[in-house]
Amino acid sequence: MTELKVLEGKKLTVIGYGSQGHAHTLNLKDLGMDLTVGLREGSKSWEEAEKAGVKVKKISEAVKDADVVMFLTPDEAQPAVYENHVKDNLKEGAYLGFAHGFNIHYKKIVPAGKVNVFMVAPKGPGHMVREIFEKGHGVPCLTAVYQDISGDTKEVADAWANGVGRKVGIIETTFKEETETDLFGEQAVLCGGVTELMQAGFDTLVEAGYNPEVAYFECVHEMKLIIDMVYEKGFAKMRDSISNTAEYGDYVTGKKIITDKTRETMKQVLGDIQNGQFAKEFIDETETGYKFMKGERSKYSDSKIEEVGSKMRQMVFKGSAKNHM
Ligand SMILES: NC(=O)C1=CN([C@@H]2O[C@H](COP(=O)(O)OP(=O)(O)OC[C@H]3O[C@@H](n4cnc5c(N)ncnc54)[C@H](OP(=O)(O)O)[C@@H]3O)[C@@H](O)[C@H]2O)C=CC1
Ligand SMILES: CC[C@](O)(C(C)=O)C(=O)O
Ligand SMILES: [Mg+2]
Ligand SMILES: [Mg+2]
Repeated sequence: MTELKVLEGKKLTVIGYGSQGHAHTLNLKDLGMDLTVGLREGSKSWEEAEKAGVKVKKISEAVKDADVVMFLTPDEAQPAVYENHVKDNLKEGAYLGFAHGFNIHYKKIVPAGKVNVFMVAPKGPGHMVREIFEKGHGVPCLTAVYQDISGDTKEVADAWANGVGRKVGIIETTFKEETETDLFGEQAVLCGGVTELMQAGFDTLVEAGYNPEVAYFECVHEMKLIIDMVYEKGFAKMRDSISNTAEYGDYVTGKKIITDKTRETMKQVLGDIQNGQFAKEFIDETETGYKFMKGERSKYSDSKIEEVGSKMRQMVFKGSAKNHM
């Protein structure tokens, strides 16, 4: 893969071996790159990385002498990790990479002037970035350059993206655009929007007295099959495959569910992302020890929809439920 040449002979470090960290590391390793992972000593991910045959060092040691450092700890952990282990160990002219622009865009990390700063943001969850790569395909990536003192930071970002995403496609963006669109997408559509939609559909059917297993298949399980068609062929082909009855109901009812009020709310959500209010609220939440998030997690893990889903997955996957994590 000629596009990877710019990384050859460079010392590559990935900080973190979680969802994105394991995917970037293993995909590039499979392509022959020499990587070191920087982690906290004695952690679970240290053990996992070593088991996968990856070189592991303490973060400060892994950053020292590295030419390219990809920063893949959770966003909220990055400022302290940068301050305590990264900043003073980055060599002059090193390339510091991110998979999301949060800390640079909201100025929670102000990188030293002596380093290059870039982003490679795969447009997919880390476990899928790895699984799709292993099947010989790739996930597209957004790339951006924030600081370019060496004059070739774009080439480094493109090479990293081509490796992690197997050259399926790169779109150039900015830290601002990636940060704001990524936060909006995950909150309003991909995660928050979709799960609330499925939950509301499930609850409506169950409250009306229908069998929860039927409700689950209708409002959750079949979502993947419909979305797979949109993913592979677009809205029109999906609508071509469903019945005319479904297509008519789609046009008529979709707009009753996603109303002008919903679109207005989407604009407000985007506004709070743009003006930094969401970032502030998220950081405040992490400082409480994730009080609200822990409550939500336990509420959902004890919910009817998850209980029924677990049973349905046992049936569909014959006791060997798919588990990416
Ligand atoms: N998750 C995803 O699919 C996507 C994530 N991103 C971005 O990628 C970045 C990484 O996110 P993600 O992969 O979800 O992160 P994870 O939560 O999966 O990262 C976990 C890894 O970070 C380490 N880590 C956690 N806290 C600390 C700390 N305080 N000090 C040192 N190491 C720590 C963990 O080590 P330990 O075992 O020691 O806890 C573990 O190796 C973020 O910027 C995110 O926005 C972008 C696209 C998609
Ligand atoms: C959709 C959530 C995401 O933005 C992602 C997997 O792309 C994330 O932050 O995890
Ligand atoms: Mg994303
Ligand atoms: Mg995101």
